[in-house]
Amino acid sequence: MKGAIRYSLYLVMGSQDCRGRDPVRVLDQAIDGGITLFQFREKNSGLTLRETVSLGERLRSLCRERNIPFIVNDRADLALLLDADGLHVGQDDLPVRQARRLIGPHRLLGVSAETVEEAEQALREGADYLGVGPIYATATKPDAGKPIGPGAIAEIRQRLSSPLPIVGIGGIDVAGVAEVIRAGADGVAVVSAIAGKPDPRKAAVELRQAVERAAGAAPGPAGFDPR
Ligand SMILES: Cc1ncc(COP(=O)(O)OP(=O)(O)O)c(N)n1
Ligand SMILES: Cc1nc(C(=O)O)sc1CCOP(=O)(O)O
Ligand SMILES: [Mg+2]
Repeated sequence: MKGAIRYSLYLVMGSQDCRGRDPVRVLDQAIDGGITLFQFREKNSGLTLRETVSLGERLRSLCRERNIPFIVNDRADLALLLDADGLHVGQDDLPVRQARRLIGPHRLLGVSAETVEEAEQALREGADYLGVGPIYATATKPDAGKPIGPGAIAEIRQRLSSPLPIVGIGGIDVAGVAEVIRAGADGVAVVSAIAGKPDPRKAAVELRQAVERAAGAAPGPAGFDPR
């Protein structure tokens, strides 16, 4: 599984991000639009843990049907229960080594990093990819720090002692994609730029095109096949 991961367009989402719509429907549309990876991030939504498990099961089974890797945010117990493809932890979550011990060697482990030092430690302790942010200002995560800009990606990319996939996150929309990819990211992770839009499929198509174009691989909108 790990080798097959495509980081181009990573949707991070929970029910709190979907403007009252069914998250399963929003995810289905986003998959139609070309997302390549999904993270279930249920935060301050008011769902009970039981409801979270139940929503997670529905999202997980859609990802399985559509062949999209399914990552769980923060909780190793939920990741294991849902037989997720991976777990994402931040600097205040389960320590990376312990998270790795819990999920085993085969599931993907994503780690948030803002600095080269955090990235280097994540690498040492078993991370498979880095989420670097907040790149731009974001209203989605009130406890995110000040924007660190695409330059932080370039610095981590250049100084990390061995290469790891990097996704930029935080305030990224179509207009911000090119800078993030050109700074050296393998992809962009977004919440509101897809889940908050009236047409999540169209939003995903436009983001995916922007990523491919910036990476120099776009066949152009007319011939673009998001899957
Ligand atoms: C891909 C990706 N990158 C970063 C984060 C942020 O994780 P964290 O700092 O633990 O914050 P929360 O998401 O838990 O609020 C992420 N979730 N995904
Ligand atoms: C979940 C998350 N993590 C961040 C980080 O900086 O680590 S910023 C963020 C929220 C991203 O939402 P949006 O795409 O709507 O700005
Ligand atoms: Mg976290």
